[in-house]
Amino acid sequence: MTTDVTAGSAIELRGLRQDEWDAAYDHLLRAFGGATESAEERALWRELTEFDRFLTAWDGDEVVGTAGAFSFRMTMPGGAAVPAAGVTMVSVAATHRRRGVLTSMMRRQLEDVRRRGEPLAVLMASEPAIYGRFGYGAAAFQVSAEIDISRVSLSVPEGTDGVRVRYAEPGAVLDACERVYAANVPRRPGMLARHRPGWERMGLLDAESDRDGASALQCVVAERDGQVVGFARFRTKLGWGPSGHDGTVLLQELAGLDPAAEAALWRFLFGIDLMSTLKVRGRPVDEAWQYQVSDIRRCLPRLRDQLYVRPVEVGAALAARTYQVPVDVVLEVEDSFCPWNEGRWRLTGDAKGAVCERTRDAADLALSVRELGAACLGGVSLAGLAAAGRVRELRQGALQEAATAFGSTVAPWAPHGF
Ligand SMILES: CC(=O)SCCNC(=O)CCNC(=O)[C@H](O)C(C)(C)COP(=O)(O)OP(=O)(O)OC[C@H]1O[C@@H](n2cnc3c(N)ncnc32)[C@H](O)[C@@H]1OP(=O)(O)O
Repeated sequence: MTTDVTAGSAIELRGLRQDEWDAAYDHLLRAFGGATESAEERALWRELTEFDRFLTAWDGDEVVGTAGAFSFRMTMPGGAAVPAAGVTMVSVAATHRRRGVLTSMMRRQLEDVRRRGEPLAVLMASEPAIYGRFGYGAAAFQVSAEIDISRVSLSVPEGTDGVRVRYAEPGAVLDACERVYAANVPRRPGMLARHRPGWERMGLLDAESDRDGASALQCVVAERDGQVVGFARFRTKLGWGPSGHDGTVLLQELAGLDPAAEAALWRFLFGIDLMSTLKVRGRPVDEAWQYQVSDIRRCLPRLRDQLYVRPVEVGAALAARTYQVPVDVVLEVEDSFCPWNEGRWRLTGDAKGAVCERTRDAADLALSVRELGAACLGGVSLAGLAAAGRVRELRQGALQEAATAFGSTVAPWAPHGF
């Protein structure tokens, strides 16, 4: 237990005991603007909580701050699954804000992540302005859309007709859906392995209070030769306008083992009778449906920041991925929040693997750890960051070399919130 003195009061930072969980969670919900959730969801978050890495801030006997972490394994470019702390449930009481409580918790948490040997910390931010100062860079983006399925058609790839789509009770096909999920984990940077029980049930939560007039959760599976090769979970909301039906399909989750399996599911969603809009949230920016629609403008796509990445050990983080083309660059890294990362690192790598070690050689590129976090999943270009003035090229040609090597043919994306 340590006491961190912030302006005006002594705030104690410590772990969370099991019997304190409800108080901490109530505080968290209030800090998030009085959010409510079902008893089932609350119980699931409790089950998923890793108490030995849930940090709380106390003012006397009052919880005034929380910051948890999940022990994830996240896919890097090249397919390796790397330990990553999934930072979660971050909050400070409105009565104690802007006194440095979050800063103290972030510092303590990153030291703990380092001690555990996790090269990366990742999070989804409630507001983009919060985490850059702690070295988190926006590494993955997501697309949401409202597709006018009464006007937009979908052209599907060869093989789609060989996939059968059938309704299933969501719980009854959970294991088959999880196998599809697991098979997709190594295929995309940012994917999170579900190696701890509980996460798979997050997709089945279906409290009536959360439906907002929509149907109960529905599920279809895509099958080929009797094997489940994909699934979609969604709701429907019936509506009637002056010219007739005006229903909405609300997609929650969709995954398939191959392009035909996914196309069969999208074609199904586009074709449900009495529905005129398909709303999708948080999809990968390079997902195939965007190139299969007849009119992308009538899909109203919107881009948003999704996964923030913080290299906690720069050397281990950059060595945990592969590079599209051979690369040999010296990076001058600025990291005032985690000073053990500061200084020069030589990165040598190619499509098979990489080494990243300290060096005294002259630097080729200079950047802060936040930019490194943004670029390390291959979805944000070092060249784009340089154009924004956030990466400096110190050796001519180094930017082109590094930016090409850092890219990824598959856009990074995290499959679920946490
Ligand atoms: C992964 C997740 O869980 S994301 C969820 C984050 N939580 C929420 O959004 C819940 C509502 N908000 C809160 O609980 C709090 O306002 C927090 C946690 C965002 C910030 O906590 P605080 O203790 O006030 O932060 P702290 O005092 O350490 O601020 C550190 C710096 O960040 C800045 N900052 C803090 N919050 C914000 C914000 N929302 N937007 C912009 N800047 C911010 C502060 O101004 C301060 O800047 P300075 O160092 O230049 O003075």
